[in-house]
Amino acid sequence: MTPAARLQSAIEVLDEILAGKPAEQALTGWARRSRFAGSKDRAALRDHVFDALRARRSFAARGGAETGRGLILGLCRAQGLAVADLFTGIGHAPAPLTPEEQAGGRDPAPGAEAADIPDWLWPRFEASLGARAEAAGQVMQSRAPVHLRVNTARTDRASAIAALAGEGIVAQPHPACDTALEVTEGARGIARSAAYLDGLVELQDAASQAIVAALPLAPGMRVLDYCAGGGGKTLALAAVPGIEVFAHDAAPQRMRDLPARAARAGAQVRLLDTAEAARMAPFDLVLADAPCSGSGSWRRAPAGKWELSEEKFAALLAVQREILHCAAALTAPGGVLAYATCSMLSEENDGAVQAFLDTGGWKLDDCHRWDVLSGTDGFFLALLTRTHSEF
Ligand SMILES: C[S@@+](CC[C@H](N)C(=O)[O-])C[C@H]1O[C@@H](n2cnc3c(N)ncnc32)[C@H](O)[C@@H]1O
Repeated sequence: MTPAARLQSAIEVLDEILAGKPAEQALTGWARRSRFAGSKDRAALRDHVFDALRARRSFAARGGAETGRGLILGLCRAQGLAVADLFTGIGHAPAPLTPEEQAGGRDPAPGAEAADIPDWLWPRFEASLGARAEAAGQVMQSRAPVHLRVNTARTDRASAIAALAGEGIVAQPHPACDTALEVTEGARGIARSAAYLDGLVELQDAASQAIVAALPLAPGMRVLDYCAGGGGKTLALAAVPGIEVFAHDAAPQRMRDLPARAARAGAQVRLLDTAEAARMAPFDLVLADAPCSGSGSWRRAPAGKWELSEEKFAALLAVQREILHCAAALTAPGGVLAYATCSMLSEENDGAVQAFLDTGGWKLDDCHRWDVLSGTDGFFLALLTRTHSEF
């Protein structure tokens, strides 16, 4: 496919997404209908579509319309591409610009539009990030870096880098924590690489790894990952020597791949349902990696940014409170309750922790935060302990 034909396909896929189809479904549907397309075409199309979804507001401003065509025109203008050479109507290229399209489009307005944040959320985003808000929004207009976690139960960082290099994947240490690598070349080959298939490395954001590295773990501890989901943090926990790791999720089907992933990593993890978690309590450390807006990972999942509403946000705050109370009840006297989110929004972080502390009986020992300006996803971690010993 020509570069222009890929843009036209992106226009069509974006129109489906704007009409309500999930992005992955729209991309898979296109691939099925387009047997002529090669892997490079599919990858380029995916990049165009996700680039446009990350910067949907600012590209719509530049392109003059919030349609597939408007977004792709905005993308071309934002990236300084020669629009007249691409929108030719020749072959499968997008149709030439109309006079209105040529005259339309403008630079995005400073603030929410330039930062690609919904208007209702902008005051919260600014209140949370202060002077860094617009820059943080703009960082999230670009693709997230690819990070790997070195499975230290299987190898060390230098050996993992060498194994990846042997398969054409260039990676270097990331400063967020000792297990983290940033892939600088060959990222598309990771899932097929022996290093990945043999469990030497896992795909995981560096700050997500840093959360586990910041937990006060010691040999002999029984640790519960209360909101385990797909098990990214569970597996990082399971690589820590000498601790016993349990995984729980209110939606157990989310943990369905965890046993296979644990086997690949050579890790021991015991899955618990809610009744079993209560029976097996108390745990020395309970990690509550709560559902949240995902504002720290909108580069990876940009649809979440546009789907979030004030009502959904309020509902998330309520779930976070409930989870803190449930997880607290499973934490041993003298144990640690670790509350985490992949959000940079204060209400879900400091706000949720403060509301919990206000109920009494707990104190905040430590707090860590990572934002997208430091080269990772945005994350928050609070470490809490009881101020009294009854359980
Ligand atoms: C942020 S995700 C977890 C991500 C996971 N820890 C990781 O690192 O891959 C939050 C998870 O919390 C789960 N969840 C939602 N409500 C819950 C509840 N009341 N109790 C426990 N888990 C809950 C969701 O099903 C979801 O899998």
